Amino acid sequence: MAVTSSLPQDIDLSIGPGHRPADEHLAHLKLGRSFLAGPHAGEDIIRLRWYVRESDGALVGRVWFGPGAQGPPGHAHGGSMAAVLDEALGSSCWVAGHPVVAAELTTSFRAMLPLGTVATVEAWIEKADGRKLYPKGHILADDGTVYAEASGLFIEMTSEAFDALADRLE
Ligand SMILES: CCCCCCCC/C=C\CCCCCCCC(=O)SCCNC(=O)CCNC(=O)[C@H](O)C(C)(C)COP(=O)(O)OP(=O)(O)OC[C@H]1O[C@@H](n2cnc3c(N)ncnc32)[C@H](O)[C@@H]1OP(=O)(O)O
Repeated sequence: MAVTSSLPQDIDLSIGPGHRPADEHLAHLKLGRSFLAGPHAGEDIIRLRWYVRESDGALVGRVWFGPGAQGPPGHAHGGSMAAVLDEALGSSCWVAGHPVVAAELTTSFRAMLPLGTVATVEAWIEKADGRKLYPKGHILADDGTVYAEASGLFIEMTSEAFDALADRLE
Protein backbone atom coordinates (compact mmCIF):
# COMPACT_ATOMS: atom_id res chain seq x y z
CA MET A 1 0.00 0.00 0.00
CA ALA A 2 1.55 3.26 -1.13
CA VAL A 3 0.41 5.27 1.89
CA THR A 4 3.78 6.89 2.42
CA SER A 5 4.27 7.97 -1.18
CA SER A 6 1.34 10.41 -0.99
CA LEU A 7 2.85 12.31 1.94
CA PRO A 8 4.63 15.57 1.19
CA GLN A 9 8.34 15.46 1.83
CA ASP A 10 8.20 18.11 4.53
CA ILE A 11 5.84 16.30 6.91
CA ASP A 12 7.73 13.76 8.96
CA LEU A 13 5.40 11.08 10.34
CA SER A 14 8.13 8.64 11.27
CA ILE A 15 8.44 7.29 14.80
CA GLY A 16 11.23 5.94 17.01
CA PRO A 17 12.44 2.36 17.34
CA GLY A 18 10.18 -0.31 18.85
CA HIS A 19 7.33 0.24 16.39
CA ARG A 20 6.32 -1.46 13.18
CA PRO A 21 3.90 -0.18 10.52
CA ALA A 22 0.33 -1.25 11.28
CA ASP A 23 -0.90 -1.20 7.67
CA GLU A 24 -0.97 -4.98 7.22
CA HIS A 25 -3.41 -5.31 10.17
CA LEU A 26 -5.85 -2.61 9.08
CA ALA A 27 -8.59 -3.63 6.70
CA HIS A 28 -9.37 -0.11 5.57
CA LEU A 29 -5.78 0.37 4.42
CA LYS A 30 -5.75 -3.00 2.66
CA LEU A 31 -8.83 -1.86 0.76
CA GLY A 32 -6.82 1.13 -0.45
CA ARG A 33 -9.17 3.82 0.80
CA SER A 34 -9.68 5.53 4.12
CA PHE A 35 -11.17 8.80 5.31
CA LEU A 36 -8.00 9.58 7.28
CA ALA A 37 -5.07 7.24 6.66
CA GLY A 38 -5.48 6.16 3.05
CA PRO A 39 -3.65 7.46 0.01
CA HIS A 40 -6.73 9.53 -0.93
CA ALA A 41 -6.88 11.40 2.39
CA GLY A 42 -7.32 15.17 2.06
CA GLU A 43 -4.18 16.97 0.95
CA ASP A 44 -4.16 19.70 3.57
CA ILE A 45 -6.53 18.34 6.23
CA ILE A 46 -5.02 15.44 8.16
CA ARG A 47 -2.09 13.16 7.44
CA LEU A 48 -1.40 10.18 9.60
CA ARG A 49 0.47 6.94 9.77
CA TRP A 50 -0.32 4.06 12.10
CA TYR A 51 2.19 1.87 13.94
CA VAL A 52 2.04 -1.06 16.35
CA ARG A 53 4.16 -0.60 19.48
CA GLU A 54 6.09 -3.81 19.84
CA SER A 55 6.34 -3.75 23.68
CA ASP A 56 2.59 -3.97 24.30
CA GLY A 57 0.80 -4.17 20.93
CA ALA A 58 -0.81 -0.74 21.37
CA LEU A 59 -1.77 1.29 18.31
CA VAL A 60 0.35 4.43 17.93
CA GLY A 61 -0.03 7.09 15.29
CA ARG A 62 1.83 10.16 14.14
CA VAL A 63 -0.68 12.69 12.90
CA TRP A 64 -0.44 16.11 11.27
CA PHE A 65 -3.34 18.55 11.43
CA GLY A 66 -3.20 20.91 8.46
CA PRO A 67 -4.98 24.16 7.55
CA GLY A 68 -8.04 22.26 6.31
CA ALA A 69 -8.66 20.93 9.83
CA GLN A 70 -9.27 24.40 11.28
CA GLY A 71 -11.87 24.94 13.98
CA PRO A 72 -10.97 27.83 16.32
CA PRO A 73 -8.64 30.23 14.44
CA GLY A 74 -5.30 28.52 13.92
CA HIS A 75 -6.32 25.41 15.84
CA ALA A 76 -7.79 21.99 15.08
CA HIS A 77 -11.54 21.45 14.80
CA GLY A 78 -12.87 19.18 17.55
CA GLY A 79 -14.45 16.94 14.94
CA SER A 80 -11.08 16.40 13.28
CA MET A 81 -9.59 15.25 16.59
CA ALA A 82 -12.66 13.07 17.28
CA ALA A 83 -12.29 11.49 13.83
CA VAL A 84 -8.65 10.65 14.53
CA LEU A 85 -9.59 9.16 17.90
CA ASP A 86 -12.47 7.17 16.35
CA GLU A 87 -10.09 5.58 13.89
CA ALA A 88 -7.39 5.11 16.57
CA LEU A 89 -9.70 3.33 18.99
CA GLY A 90 -11.14 1.14 16.23
CA SER A 91 -7.71 0.37 14.85
CA SER A 92 -6.41 -0.62 18.31
CA CYS A 93 -9.03 -3.38 18.22
CA TRP A 94 -8.24 -4.37 14.62
CA VAL A 95 -4.51 -4.75 15.29
CA ALA A 96 -5.39 -6.99 18.27
CA GLY A 97 -7.39 -9.25 15.94
CA HIS A 98 -10.91 -7.88 16.58
CA PRO A 99 -12.69 -6.58 13.44
CA VAL A 100 -14.94 -3.87 14.92
CA VAL A 101 -17.11 -0.90 14.14
CA ALA A 102 -17.80 2.02 16.46
CA ALA A 103 -21.02 2.04 18.50
CA GLU A 104 -20.21 4.84 20.95
CA LEU A 105 -17.42 7.41 21.19
CA THR A 106 -16.88 9.96 23.99
CA THR A 107 -14.25 12.62 23.42
CA SER A 108 -12.88 15.20 25.86
CA PHE A 109 -10.99 18.17 24.46
CA ARG A 110 -8.30 19.23 26.95
CA ALA A 111 -6.12 21.75 25.09
CA MET A 112 -6.23 23.54 21.74
CA LEU A 113 -4.07 21.89 19.11
CA PRO A 114 -2.19 24.38 16.89
CA LEU A 115 -2.50 23.69 13.16
CA GLY A 116 0.75 22.43 11.66
CA THR A 117 1.48 20.26 14.69
CA VAL A 118 2.62 16.65 14.32
CA ALA A 119 1.18 14.92 17.39
CA THR A 120 1.19 11.36 18.73
CA VAL A 121 -1.96 9.26 19.07
CA GLU A 122 -2.06 6.22 21.34
CA ALA A 123 -4.93 3.74 21.72
CA TRP A 124 -5.38 0.48 23.54
CA ILE A 125 -8.11 -1.94 24.61
CA GLU A 126 -9.07 -1.15 28.18
CA LYS A 127 -11.65 -3.93 28.59
CA ALA A 128 -13.33 -6.66 26.52
CA ASP A 129 -16.67 -8.36 27.15
CA GLY A 130 -17.70 -10.80 24.43
CA ARG A 131 -18.33 -8.79 21.23
CA LYS A 132 -18.01 -5.53 23.16
CA LEU A 133 -14.58 -3.88 23.16
CA TYR A 134 -13.91 -0.80 25.29
CA PRO A 135 -10.83 0.99 23.92
CA LYS A 136 -9.34 4.26 25.16
CA GLY A 137 -6.92 6.69 23.59
CA HIS A 138 -5.47 10.17 23.48
CA ILE A 139 -3.71 12.72 21.27
CA LEU A 140 -0.50 14.01 22.84
CA ALA A 141 2.00 16.77 22.13
CA ASP A 142 5.67 15.81 22.12
CA ASP A 143 5.97 17.49 25.57
CA GLY A 144 3.19 15.27 26.94
CA THR A 145 0.36 17.83 26.77
CA VAL A 146 -2.95 16.02 26.28
CA TYR A 147 -4.93 17.68 23.46
CA ALA A 148 -7.86 15.23 23.54
CA GLU A 149 -8.78 11.87 24.96
CA ALA A 150 -11.52 9.38 24.17
CA SER A 151 -13.20 6.20 25.27
CA GLY A 152 -15.60 4.10 23.28
CA LEU A 153 -17.67 1.01 22.75
CA PHE A 154 -16.77 -0.93 19.61
CA ILE A 155 -18.63 -4.04 18.47
CA GLU A 156 -16.81 -7.01 16.97
CA MET A 157 -18.16 -8.16 13.60
CA THR A 158 -17.60 -11.44 11.82
CA SER A 159 -15.06 -11.32 9.02
CA GLU A 160 -17.88 -12.55 6.75
CA ALA A 161 -19.84 -9.37 7.52
CA PHE A 162 -16.85 -7.24 6.47
CA ASP A 163 -16.26 -9.35 3.38
CA ALA A 164 -19.90 -8.74 2.43
CA LEU A 165 -19.42 -4.95 2.80
CA ALA A 166 -16.27 -5.06 0.69
CA ASP A 167 -17.89 -7.30 -1.94
CA ARG A 168 -20.66 -4.74 -2.43
CA LEU A 169 -18.04 -2.24 -3.54
CA GLU A 170 -16.76 -4.42 -6.34
C1 LIG B 1 -11.90 -7.90 4.18
C2 LIG B 1 -12.55 -6.53 4.07
C3 LIG B 1 -12.85 -5.84 5.31
C4 LIG B 1 -13.30 -4.44 5.10
C5 LIG B 1 -13.41 -3.69 6.36
C6 LIG B 1 -13.38 -2.25 6.11
C7 LIG B 1 -13.88 -1.45 7.25
C8 LIG B 1 -12.79 -1.11 8.16
C9 LIG B 1 -13.31 -0.46 9.34
C10 LIG B 1 -12.53 -0.07 10.29
C11 LIG B 1 -11.09 -0.12 10.30
C12 LIG B 1 -10.52 0.32 11.59
C13 LIG B 1 -10.67 1.77 11.73
C14 LIG B 1 -11.87 2.03 12.54
C15 LIG B 1 -12.62 3.14 11.95
C16 LIG B 1 -13.50 3.78 12.95
C17 LIG B 1 -14.69 2.97 13.27
C18 LIG B 1 -15.91 3.57 12.68
O1 LIG B 1 -16.08 4.76 12.61
S1 LIG B 1 -17.06 2.48 12.10
C19 LIG B 1 -18.31 3.56 11.40
C20 LIG B 1 -19.28 4.08 12.44
N1 LIG B 1 -20.04 3.02 13.02
C21 LIG B 1 -21.11 2.50 12.40
O2 LIG B 1 -21.48 2.88 11.33
C22 LIG B 1 -21.82 1.39 13.15
C23 LIG B 1 -23.34 1.47 12.95
N2 LIG B 1 -23.98 0.50 13.81
C24 LIG B 1 -24.06 -0.79 13.48
O3 LIG B 1 -23.66 -1.21 12.40
C25 LIG B 1 -24.68 -1.70 14.50
O4 LIG B 1 -25.49 -0.96 15.39
C26 LIG B 1 -23.60 -2.47 15.32
C27 LIG B 1 -22.76 -3.34 14.38
C28 LIG B 1 -22.70 -1.52 16.13
C29 LIG B 1 -24.29 -3.39 16.32
O5 LIG B 1 -25.25 -4.15 15.62
P1 LIG B 1 -25.38 -5.75 15.78
O6 LIG B 1 -26.72 -6.14 15.20
O7 LIG B 1 -24.18 -6.43 15.22
O8 LIG B 1 -25.31 -6.05 17.32
P2 LIG B 1 -26.33 -5.63 18.52
O9 LIG B 1 -26.96 -6.87 19.02
O10 LIG B 1 -27.20 -4.47 18.12
O11 LIG B 1 -25.28 -5.06 19.61
C30 LIG B 1 -24.37 -5.93 20.26
C31 LIG B 1 -24.27 -5.45 21.70
O12 LIG B 1 -23.76 -4.10 21.70
C32 LIG B 1 -24.70 -3.19 22.29
N3 LIG B 1 -24.71 -1.96 21.51
C33 LIG B 1 -24.73 -1.86 20.18
N4 LIG B 1 -24.71 -0.57 19.81
C34 LIG B 1 -24.70 0.16 20.95
C35 LIG B 1 -24.65 1.54 21.23
N5 LIG B 1 -24.64 2.44 20.22
N6 LIG B 1 -24.59 1.93 22.49
C36 LIG B 1 -24.57 1.03 23.52
N7 LIG B 1 -24.61 -0.32 23.32
C37 LIG B 1 -24.67 -0.74 22.06
C38 LIG B 1 -26.04 -3.93 22.19
O13 LIG B 1 -26.94 -3.48 23.20
C39 LIG B 1 -25.63 -5.37 22.40
O14 LIG B 1 -25.39 -5.56 23.77
P3 LIG B 1 -25.80 -6.97 24.50
O15 LIG B 1 -25.07 -8.06 23.77
O16 LIG B 1 -27.30 -7.08 24.34
O17 LIG B 1 -25.37 -6.78 25.93
